[in-house]
Amino acid sequence: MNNDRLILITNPGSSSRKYALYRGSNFLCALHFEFEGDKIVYTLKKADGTKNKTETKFTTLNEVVSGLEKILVDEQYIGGPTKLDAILARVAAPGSYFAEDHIVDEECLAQLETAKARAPLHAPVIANEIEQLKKTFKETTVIAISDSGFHNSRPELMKAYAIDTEVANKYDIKRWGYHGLSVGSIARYMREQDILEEKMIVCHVGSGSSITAVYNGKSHDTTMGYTPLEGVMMATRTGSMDVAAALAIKRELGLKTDDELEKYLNKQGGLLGVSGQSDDMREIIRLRDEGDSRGVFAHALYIYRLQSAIGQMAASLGGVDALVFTATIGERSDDVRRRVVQKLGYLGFTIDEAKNTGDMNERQCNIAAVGSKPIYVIKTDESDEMIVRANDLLNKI
Ligand SMILES: Nc1ncnc2c1ncn2[C@@H]1O[C@H](COP(=O)(O)OP(=O)(O)O)[C@@H](O)[C@H]1O
Ligand SMILES: CC(=O)OP(=O)(O)O
Ligand SMILES: [Mg+2]
Repeated sequence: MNNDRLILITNPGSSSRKYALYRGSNFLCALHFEFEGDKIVYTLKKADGTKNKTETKFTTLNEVVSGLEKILVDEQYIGGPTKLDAILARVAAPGSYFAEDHIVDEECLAQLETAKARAPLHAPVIANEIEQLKKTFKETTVIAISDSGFHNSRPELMKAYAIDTEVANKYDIKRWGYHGLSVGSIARYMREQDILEEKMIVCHVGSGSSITAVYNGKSHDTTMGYTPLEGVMMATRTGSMDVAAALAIKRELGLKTDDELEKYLNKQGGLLGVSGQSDDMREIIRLRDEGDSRGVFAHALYIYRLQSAIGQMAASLGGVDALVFTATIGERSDDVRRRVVQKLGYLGFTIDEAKNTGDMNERQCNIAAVGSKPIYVIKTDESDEMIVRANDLLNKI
């Protein structure tokens, strides 16, 4: 890796905007924009590990990208209009094209345009990020890094729907899987730390959530499918449901188009739909503690879906040696970890409550009780994984 290159990373999520700046493979800083109540705040993480939180005047996450350059100048990471050497963008979109990484060119932009209708929560956001960043940092090469690529190692069985094989192949209707950069970063870190187990279940629990079975450091199976809608219950996504039930929603609510239905399932379901009040796990826990009946039910359903998916992945692997929690809820919420693991005694997992604290200073900790198989809480590092993955393409520009 050429260590002189200044590289900006954009990793838009369904409830956040995450950016990072690297000099070659050296981390300079990360910016994590998220809602706190109705305010958007950002946490700046510096290379020495220190963190600062700042309140912003942004009212929507889509505005953040246009204010990014000024924040990087104010925080003294760049000195004004800057020539970056590359921008890396995390792309979560279905299709074999997006199961690989690409230098963004006309074809890639056209593919993204098509993907907008297929993955309404992610593709339009990343398309907007790329468009805005190309305007701000003119003539910078953008590289689209696939969020599915890590899952290419899965056996064909785990990629397939039970549909006509010719249709599946002709139209690319497969279970692509997502959160590959996150789970890939966890597997690489565990290998480096010499704590990688043969059969692991990695629970990426954030605004979007998925459970991945990892066999010898490679993806073996995962709960997300053609789009990031399949699988467990999420902040605003329903997760898996019967297509006939989805079509009943379309009929009963008088939704006019398939697009409206897809948006409904992606944005009006999950914690938000079931509680009727909030998509934020912090708020759901508060509602549950107050005894709000829909809050109680939303929390219980969320936990049940995670427990079921962990059982499904254990079956897929034929056993499990270690459990990992990652992503914002997995890393920050001792409550969610406690409730999920409460039912996993049958797989050999018990939490040591004294170790299951909310705030982690280290990247990794093992919260398992004596006699339990390891239960790790590990901070995900999608940016670092993007830098590693982009190396070959970076050498071509
Ligand atoms: N301390 C906390 N406890 C529980 N949930 C939290 C906490 N802090 C943030 N969250 C939740 O984390 C979610 C964001 O997760 P994240 O993985 O960053 O999502 P994304 O990348 O999809 O934007 C939000 O839905 C928010 O409700
Ligand atoms: C793919 C996906 O669901 O991403 P996120 O969790 O960041 O929304
Ligand atoms: Mg995310």
